[in-house]
Amino acid sequence: RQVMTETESRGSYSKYKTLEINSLPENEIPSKRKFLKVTGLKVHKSIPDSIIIGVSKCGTRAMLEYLRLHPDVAALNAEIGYYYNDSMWSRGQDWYISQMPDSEPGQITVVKSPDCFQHQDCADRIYADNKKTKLLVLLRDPVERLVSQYMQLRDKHDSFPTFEKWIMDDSSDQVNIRVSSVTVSAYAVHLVRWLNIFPRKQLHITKSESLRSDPLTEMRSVEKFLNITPFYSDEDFYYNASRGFYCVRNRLTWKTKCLGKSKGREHIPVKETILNKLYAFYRPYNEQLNHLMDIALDWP
Ligand SMILES: Nc1ncnc2c1ncn2[C@@H]1O[C@H](COP(=O)(O)OS(=O)(=O)O)[C@@H](OP(=O)(O)O)[C@H]1O
Repeated sequence: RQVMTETESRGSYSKYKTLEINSLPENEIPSKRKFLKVTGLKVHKSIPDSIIIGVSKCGTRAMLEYLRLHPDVAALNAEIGYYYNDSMWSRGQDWYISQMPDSEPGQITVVKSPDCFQHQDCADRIYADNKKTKLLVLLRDPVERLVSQYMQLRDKHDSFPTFEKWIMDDSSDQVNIRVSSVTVSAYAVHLVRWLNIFPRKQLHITKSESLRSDPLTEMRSVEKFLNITPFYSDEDFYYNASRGFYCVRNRLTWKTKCLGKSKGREHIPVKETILNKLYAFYRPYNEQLNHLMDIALDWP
């Protein structure tokens, strides 16, 4: 298998000559670290150039995995709540930078911190650290997102209430806005805060549904926004029918990877009356979102 040539992939591996991976024993497939050693490129750590700020349960892990394929990206796998967790924030910027992955000259540093989206302090703090930060935002049908969050919470906590009990206010029979997960899906409320601090051109919106159905188109749009080398091709993604998602294939090692079982949980069926109430609740926020971001979102 000839998997990579200089012209196919500019960026971090650009000094690589064509590799005949089949001719190498498995343990000789070059890791990035070995590659750096060989080429003598200097690595460094830096404050993120781009942050996936949310929204949780909207495909943020999938986007990070897709970004990790890109040779111009150094992506942090772990999620660090530095910008919204006060005790982490108090450790200071040097500590945060020390947590970042090594990046080579020409690479950008990308992290994912999906709970930032709804936290008051995040936008201010990110701006204070790096006012040029490019913000990646994924948005999903608000009700689907809420159900996804419910499935996760129910998995984590014993005797979690039923969905209906969780999101409905018993006394008023209205959607319970005291449940924070309910308000997270009112995206416009939070985006207004981000737009008070960051210029619109520093925010890139991806519809989760589109990332799921057509990762190539969406990731090409993301690489353009990040101003990195055009890289993605249909070789990088393949549809895994049993998972029901696109998984990734590394062009250098030819290894494939799908996300773990905690992504793509089966959703519980929700009663139509409850669904109608939820969609009615989110509709004004969705309309506000369309105006605010000048994008067409076709949720019910
Ligand atoms: N390629 C691929 N593989 C697996 N899952 C995918 C993919 N693309 C999008 N998704 C959707 O991502 C949803 C989880 O979102 P997040 O990764 O943002 O969740 S988290 O906030 O980090 O917990 C997860 O939501 P649920 O299906 O509700 O579990 C998936 O629908």
